[in-house]
Amino acid sequence: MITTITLNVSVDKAYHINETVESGKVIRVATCNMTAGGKGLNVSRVIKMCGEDVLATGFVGGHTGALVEDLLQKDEIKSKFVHTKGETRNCINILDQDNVSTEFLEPGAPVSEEEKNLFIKEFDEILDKTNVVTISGSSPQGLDKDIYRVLIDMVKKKGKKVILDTSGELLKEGIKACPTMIKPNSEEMESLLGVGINNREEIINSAIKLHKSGIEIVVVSLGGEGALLVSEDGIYQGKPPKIEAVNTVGCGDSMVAAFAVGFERGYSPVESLKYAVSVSAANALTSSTGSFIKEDAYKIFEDIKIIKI
Ligand SMILES: Nc1ncnc2c1ncn2[C@@H]1O[C@H](COP(=O)(O)OP(=O)(O)OP(=O)(O)O)[C@@H](O)[C@H]1O
Ligand SMILES: O=P(O)(O)OC[C@@]1(O)O[C@H](CO)[C@@H](O)[C@@H]1O
Repeated sequence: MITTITLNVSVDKAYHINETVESGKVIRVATCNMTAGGKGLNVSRVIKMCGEDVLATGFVGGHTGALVEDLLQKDEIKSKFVHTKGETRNCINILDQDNVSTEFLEPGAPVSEEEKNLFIKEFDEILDKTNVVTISGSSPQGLDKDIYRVLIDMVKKKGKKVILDTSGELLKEGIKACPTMIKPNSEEMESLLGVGINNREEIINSAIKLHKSGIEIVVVSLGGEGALLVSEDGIYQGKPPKIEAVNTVGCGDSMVAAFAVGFERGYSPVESLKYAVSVSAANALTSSTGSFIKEDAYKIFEDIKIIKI
């Protein structure tokens, strides 16, 4: 089983509008898609769509939290959340007439010390039934910046695999525990290493540096250019064919989901790269966040170029 951790759950609303976003204007929404969000719940949905068993964990609270549990149940995704006194947040993604995305991300309601300790206790028990863990996104107020380091240490002590996909201080602290895999984009890697990254060579060198620091697999996501993978098997780029992207929100999460599925199925890093590029590119073809159509992924898979560097 794959377990996903989403400490900062949200109800995501994708607003489709037939104009451009301008401040000071009243904008009527044409259609609205509502999904269980926070990066880790997008990961959970995509893992389920790939056909693997998944358990979603983290914190939920109040009416919005209950709605998230409901949305997951409708998608037949198992969950075991710690219930908080604070209300779960909302995140809004406005997609304009040209599919340009503008996101508003609310902060998460505070998590108390008691709620955190309960999560750690329950997670320790869940780990015994889990092969792969994904940790994604921001953290709510009330948790220390080393929370992911603590969780990764727990996973690694039990000999399981763990993917960390976050940014800023959480990523800086988290990599001290050497997760099995990280998936920064180029900006996240710049902030992590404190260097400017301006070209392909600098992306490759930065990824190699992170791999050498003890992270088994470093995947750098490159948007429409696919992703770069550094592991002990070598350095590879997975390049998707050119597609007409509709909504790229959740592409990074889809990539993490597909790598978790690859770990669960025992794929090699390069096999996982090809699979993950096809699933994440297929996500860009659907308007719903963290979702893909299998036929799209199959078609894209056939046209992916794997380039050895
Ligand atoms: N326009 C696109 N065309 C084809 N594939 C895409 C496109 N955008 C994203 N992808 C696929 O999705 C993956 C992740 O996208 P991206 O690089 O935007 O991730 P990210 O910046 O980490 O995203 P996020 O903010 O969702 O975490 C890419 O590596 C690629 O495989
Ligand atoms: O606050 P987090 O969890 O870091 O990010 C939340 C979020 O922006 O990430 C997802 C896209 O990756 C969206 O579905 C969601 O709204």
